[in-house]
Amino acid sequence: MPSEFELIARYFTRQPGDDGVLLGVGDDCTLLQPTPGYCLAVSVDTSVADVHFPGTAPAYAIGYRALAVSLSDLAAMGATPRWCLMALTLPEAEESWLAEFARGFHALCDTSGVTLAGGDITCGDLSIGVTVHGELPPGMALRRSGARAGDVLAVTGSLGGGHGGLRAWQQGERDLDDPLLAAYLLPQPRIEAGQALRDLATAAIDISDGLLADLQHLCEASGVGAELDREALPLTPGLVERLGDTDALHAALGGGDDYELLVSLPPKAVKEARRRLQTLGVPLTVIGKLSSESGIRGVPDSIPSGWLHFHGEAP
Ligand SMILES: Nc1ncnc2c1ncn2[C@@H]1O[C@H](COP(=O)(O)OP(=O)(O)OP(=O)(O)O)[C@@H](O)[C@H]1O
Ligand SMILES: Cc1ncc(C[n+]2csc(CCOP(=O)(O)O)c2C)c(N)n1
Ligand SMILES: [Mg+2]
Repeated sequence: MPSEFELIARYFTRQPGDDGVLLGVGDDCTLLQPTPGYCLAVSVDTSVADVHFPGTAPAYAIGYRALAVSLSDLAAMGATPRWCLMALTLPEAEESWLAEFARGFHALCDTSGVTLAGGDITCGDLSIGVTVHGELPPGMALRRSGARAGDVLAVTGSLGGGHGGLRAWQQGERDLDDPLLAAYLLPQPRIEAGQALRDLATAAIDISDGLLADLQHLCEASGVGAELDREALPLTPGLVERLGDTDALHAALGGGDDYELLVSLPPKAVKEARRRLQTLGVPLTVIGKLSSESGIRGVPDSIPSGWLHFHGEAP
């Protein structure tokens, strides 16, 4: 049985690069060199087996997803990802599982320009905490609090696929080529989209808890209300066929697990925002508008608003 130090050396240590890591894996702390004059954006997310992902999911997807959900928070602020730390708790040191887990994690590190600069390994029930560090020019962060009455609401990508994929998994689907299962287990954090919208959007949030729940956070932070256009919601292709009309709408509004960005934009900025995201291959759909009247209108009251830990709420 390999020791934790052997595991770190084998799976979580990579060649030093020109990445601002002054001291990486191997000492009590990691030393990082941020770009002079830039602001650091830092966030942590924990992924727990059978809470956030099925414990028996492919190890590649578990590694990939654990980083993706943290990067989604950097995307929501418009930050450029630089570094991450991983706190890994494992029931056993099974090498074939770890090799696949590390392959998934490093694959997303490579495509998102992130260096794994340190972490922690312990033995226990499977969970992965990933801290990410990104950079922003001062004053450029996209916050939840900047939305104004009169702004339009827009969302990247499509809605409901994450929850549709969870349901598909529960019904026995195991093929990661299934678009719904991929949306759930291999979500694509909207990093470039967040950066592209930095000087256009007035506010942004990622909608991991569900569109309604996270819209509520944005509205409360900005002191506005929202009118949603239910017909405009971009449901993930195949969702209605899998879940039926009612559950598909519930999945899109309250299912969660969609790592898309919800943004507010002045109406005159929509065209340019669409153009920029189109060059990235990311659709941007206007789904409503903001007003000074508090509350969220345009959707049935009966819809569960989103995931709550300690309640386990889902449609
Ligand atoms: N244990 C904690 N100690 C201090 N601050 C916390 C703690 N847990 C959460 N927060 C803060 O509360 C706010 C909301 O946290 P939450 O984890 O819901 O973030 P989120 O971005 O809304 O969700 P997600 O990470 O799923 O995107 C964040 O600013 C976070 O930093
Ligand atoms: C196996 C399994 N069961 C249920 C869910 C649904 N779920 C769990 S946590 C969460 C919100 C985001 O979490 P957090 O707020 O901690 O970032 C959602 C929608 C899932 N993903 N996997
Ligand atoms: Mg978030």
